[in-house]
Amino acid sequence: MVERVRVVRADRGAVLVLPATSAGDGSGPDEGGAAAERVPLDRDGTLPLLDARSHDVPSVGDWLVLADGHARIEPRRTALVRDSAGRTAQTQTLAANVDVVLVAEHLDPDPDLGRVERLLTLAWRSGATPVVVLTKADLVPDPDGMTADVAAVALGVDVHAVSVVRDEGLDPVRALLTPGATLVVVGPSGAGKSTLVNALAGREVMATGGRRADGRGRHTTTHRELVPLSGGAVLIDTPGLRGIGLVADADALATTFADVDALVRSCRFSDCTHEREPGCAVLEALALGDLSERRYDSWRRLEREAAYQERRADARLAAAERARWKRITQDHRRGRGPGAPRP
Ligand SMILES: Nc1nc2c(ncn2[C@@H]2O[C@H](COP(=O)(O)OP(=O)(O)OP(=O)(O)O)[C@@H](O)[C@H]2O)c(=O)[nH]1
Ligand SMILES: [Zn+2]
Repeated sequence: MVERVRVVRADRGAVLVLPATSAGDGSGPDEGGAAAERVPLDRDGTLPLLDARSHDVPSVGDWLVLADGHARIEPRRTALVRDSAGRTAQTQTLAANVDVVLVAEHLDPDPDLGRVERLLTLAWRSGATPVVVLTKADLVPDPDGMTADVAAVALGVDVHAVSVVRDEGLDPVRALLTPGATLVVVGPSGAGKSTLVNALAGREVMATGGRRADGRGRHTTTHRELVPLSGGAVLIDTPGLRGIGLVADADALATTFADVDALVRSCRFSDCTHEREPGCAVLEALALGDLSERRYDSWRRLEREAAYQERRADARLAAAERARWKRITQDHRRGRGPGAPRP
């Protein structure tokens, strides 16, 4: 028998899965109360039933196919990936098979434009469509002006200001919850992600933080969790992302910084470093005030980070390749490898 299930939560020791019909595949009416099933994981975090050669670790949003005592992770359509801090650790998949990444940022305290740019790059890289949601609009006198400021750095991205306490501005976000759609909410701790998820779900599904004087939350959410909604969409709430590592991707950077990318293309030298060259269109735009110092710095920082991450990924790849050859050579000596001498 073949069963298709979706990962609701992936803890260290187990994954919680839901059958397809209640996990937002849009294929059936939502029964709302379908119980999640717990599948324990092996010590290395892999599914015990999984094809032994596969070392994929299931992530929230993954589709698993369970058939004849085997579990297989379906290829991910999209994946929100972060660079894990450790030197040896690989990248970490935050959410799989996501259609829309809601980048949540608070209006009070002031939104951090650099963080929005960073999360947008992460979102573009995932393959999903980013949408910015500016929360706590009720706490500021001019939410529209602030929204315009954020929209100016979120090129080609819809930006919505919302107030959950006043139930204002949520309709365009609700419109994204189409049957079968998967949305993930990312943003800093205290941005109001869980509050937003509860408002969109129409019920208290995630615990939210108490108010603090500085407007920040207290890291209330501690795990990622997929929440099936009654309309057939699913929402994934994530804990506040702190110092989120960018995963290198020049395309995603060029999309987030489409304005800078257009300038780069018209620099006189194709290998322009945009630091001192004559005919550098980026420096010219800076001098004319067409490009702000802030955005220029933000772009440079993310570029450097992406380049560093890419080099590190290459080093990991090279190490993995060396390890593979070492194994093959050892197997060969033990007479197990292909082409090994007959005993
Ligand atoms: N005034 C106002 N407060 C809000 C709004 N949305 C959220 N808050 C408050 O902001 C605080 C943080 O909200 P949470 O939803 O817990 O934030 P979070 O982003 O999930 O935080 P973590 O779980 O730590 O990542 C809570 O006290 C909320 O009540 C809003 O629209 N207006
Ligand atoms: Zn240049």
